[in-house]
Amino acid sequence: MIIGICGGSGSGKTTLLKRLASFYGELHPTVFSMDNYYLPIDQQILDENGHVNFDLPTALDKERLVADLKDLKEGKSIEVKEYHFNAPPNKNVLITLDPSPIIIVEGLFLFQYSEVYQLLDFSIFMDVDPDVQLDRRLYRDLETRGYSREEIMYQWKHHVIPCYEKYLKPYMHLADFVFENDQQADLEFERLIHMLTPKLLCLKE
Ligand SMILES: Nc1ncnc2c1ncn2[C@@H]1O[C@H](COP(=O)(O)OP(=O)(O)OP(=O)(O)O)[C@@H](O)[C@H]1O
Ligand SMILES: O=C(CO)[C@H](O)[C@H](O)COP(=O)(O)O
Repeated sequence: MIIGICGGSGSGKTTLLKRLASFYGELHPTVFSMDNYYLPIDQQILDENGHVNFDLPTALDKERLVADLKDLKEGKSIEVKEYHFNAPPNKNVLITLDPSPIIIVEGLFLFQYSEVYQLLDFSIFMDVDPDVQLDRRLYRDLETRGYSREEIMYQWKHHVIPCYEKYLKPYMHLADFVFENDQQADLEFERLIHMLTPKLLCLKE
């Protein structure tokens, strides 16, 4: 069974993925991020001011992602290069992911890539106030990516928000579960578990 977690930058996709993986730890879920499929920087599209736009569906190797998901679903192991922002390609570690009854994947375009969406057995969309998302992104990029506030705001205004409006929001209605990731996150998690667990128990039988 493939569970896909989609949502804007800083909406809490990775946090939910880890929480689900831990909750269903007994089933040893296979977990991974769509970010591992970012194409090399020299293949990225530049905007009108010469800045790379990482928020376009063309920024990732969609075909490879589809092929890998199909392989996992068929019970085959896959090899992926773990993505670390700004790390030179040769520094990205190659990891082997083994199949399991539950595969959990998170990423921006899981719904927009129709071939990926069709492979999902259960789909989740993280919904959060954009101001909260921006706060989280500011914190992440100032602390761990070394961007200036101006650079972060430029990306937010010119790439992140327009691409969210075009490539994510229109697909939100496709979700089996919309996760309101605000102060009520614990209650939402309980609601989600309530819906998911019966489906997962079928896999154990
Ligand atoms: N319900 C929540 N309440 C408070 N903070 C949260 C909540 N969910 C996630 N966060 C925090 O928000 C930040 C972004 O979350 P997370 O990394 O899961 O998002 P993401 O959608 O995977 O985006 P990114 O890829 O930018 O990390 C993290 O610092 C995380 O701890
Ligand atoms: O920063 C990026 C890639 O590294 C992109 O701008 C994208 O918005 C990131 O999305 P997420 O925060 O969900 O990884």
